Amino acid sequence: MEFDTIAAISTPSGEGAIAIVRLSGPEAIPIADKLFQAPSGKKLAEQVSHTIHYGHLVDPWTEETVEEVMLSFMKAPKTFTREDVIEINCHGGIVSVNRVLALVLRAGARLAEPGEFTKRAFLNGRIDLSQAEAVMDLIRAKTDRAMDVALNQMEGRLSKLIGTLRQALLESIAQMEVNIDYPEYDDVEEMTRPIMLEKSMWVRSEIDKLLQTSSQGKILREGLSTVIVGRPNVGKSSLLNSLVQENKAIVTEIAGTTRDIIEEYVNVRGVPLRLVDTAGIRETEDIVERIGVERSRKVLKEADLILYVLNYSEPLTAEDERLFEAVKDMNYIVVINKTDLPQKIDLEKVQALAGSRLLVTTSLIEEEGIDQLEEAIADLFFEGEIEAGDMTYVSNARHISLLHQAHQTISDAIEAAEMEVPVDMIQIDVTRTWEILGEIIGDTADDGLLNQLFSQFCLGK
Ligand SMILES: Nc1nc2c(c(=O)[nH]1)N(C=O)[C@@H](CNc1ccc(C(=O)N[C@@H](CCC(=O)O)C(=O)O)cc1)CN2
Ligand SMILES: Nc1nc2c(ncn2[C@@H]2O[C@H](COP(=O)(O)OP(=O)(O)OP(=O)(O)O)[C@@H](O)[C@H]2O)c(=O)[nH]1
Ligand SMILES: [Mg+2]
Repeated sequence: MEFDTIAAISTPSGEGAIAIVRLSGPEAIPIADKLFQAPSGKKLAEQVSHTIHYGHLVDPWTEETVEEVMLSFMKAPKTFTREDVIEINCHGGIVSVNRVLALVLRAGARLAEPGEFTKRAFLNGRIDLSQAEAVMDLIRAKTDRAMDVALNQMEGRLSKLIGTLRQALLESIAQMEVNIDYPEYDDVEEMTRPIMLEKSMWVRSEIDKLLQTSSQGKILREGLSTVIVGRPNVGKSSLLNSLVQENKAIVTEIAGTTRDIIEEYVNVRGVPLRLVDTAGIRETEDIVERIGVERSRKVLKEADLILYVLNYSEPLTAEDERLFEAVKDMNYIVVINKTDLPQKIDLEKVQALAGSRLLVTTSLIEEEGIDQLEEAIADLFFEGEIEAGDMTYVSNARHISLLHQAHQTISDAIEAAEMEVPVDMIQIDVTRTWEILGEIIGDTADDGLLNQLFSQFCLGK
């Protein structure tokens, strides 16, 4: 496929040592040759591919020197996009890099859309859709483990597995085709059902395995949704601040300080937490606070993990006990805060209410107990856990949803085969499964989907 030539700044905006303007497409080399002057006077077109060159960018219209650069010269097809690629390494100032971009645009390149370089790598067949999505996940990864999951997917392990499943489905579709073409041979029909059933069951069990990794995978990618709850004034906002090591949430001695949900992203010993501070839960006449309390109850239901904060220096209240009831089927850790004050809470009673759940005591004012809490969170998360690097995790919501759909259609096929439904009917479900799995790797993706997915990328990627 032949495209136009695109250009973009591929490094973050702001001051830095070096910034890169990247070009890709059939005119990348002629455009660079229009602007670039090496001390030797040699044109890039005469150079060996995959070499880097020192020189100056000169505005061909004014003959003024624009920048001193290093220029990487990479001829297709062994490049990121499989097209000719030029990377101009300029000085990392905002003005410098924008000047260079303006110059290459004037010389004939078009400004790339977000994700367009990666989109070309996909359209030119270097990577499939799930690998392209992994490129974005890699950039957005906030923990080592999240990065390992993305890298694994980028290397194409998920793609390879999906390919194998689709191959098995294709073989069973072919077998059914023979059956449909030669209905007069009964023995063909006899062979077809067991082959089709065996392959479909295998595909379904592999989809099951992948889906089992999805909740962990999704957490690694999006963070464990962790909600801090408790009565007003127990120290919920203080806990958020301690965990993020910054004063993000307002802390005061006034009960009912937090009125709205506050969200922060933290990395606790390799576990990504999407930490949510809530308004203290209590019956209240204050209308604003009441809305806050309602919201707290709502986010509570969607939490992967709850940090339930109690006050060490006050007796348990009916409100506290009600909250124990509200979280009883959820994953939670009890944090008993303010241990620097005299004890009023009945710890045995708390333990009885919490059952087998972990209790951690803290004094957030004196910065005590945070380590133990972090350890408890990490233990809970890594319990019975597997190394992210060695496994194929499904972490992307789009993939998870498609796998659920594929699971449904292949189950329909299996059920139909067991019920002696005519083979051509079963074939419809098997074919549909093959198509759905194809959407994961972008084999059967339409333009709208592609545009939507790639537009979520960073500019210059
Ligand atoms: N300067 C720079 N650094 C970068 C990138 C880049 O585009 N430019 N990358 C951008 O993300 C990443 C590296 N990713 C890349 C992936 C594939 C190919 C590539 O040329 N693949 C060819 C040839 C491989 C080979 O030589 O064997 C291919 O797969 O056909 C290049 C970069 C990270 N660092
Ligand atoms: N003595 C003592 N005071 C603490 C401790 N942790 C927090 N506090 C104080 O308790 C008060 C309430 O803390 P917050 O973090 O605002 O409590 P909250 O649970 O977010 O309160 P609401 O947002 O009103 O529900 C503040 O004055 C804190 O400084 C602690 O470990 N010991
Ligand atoms: Mg608060």
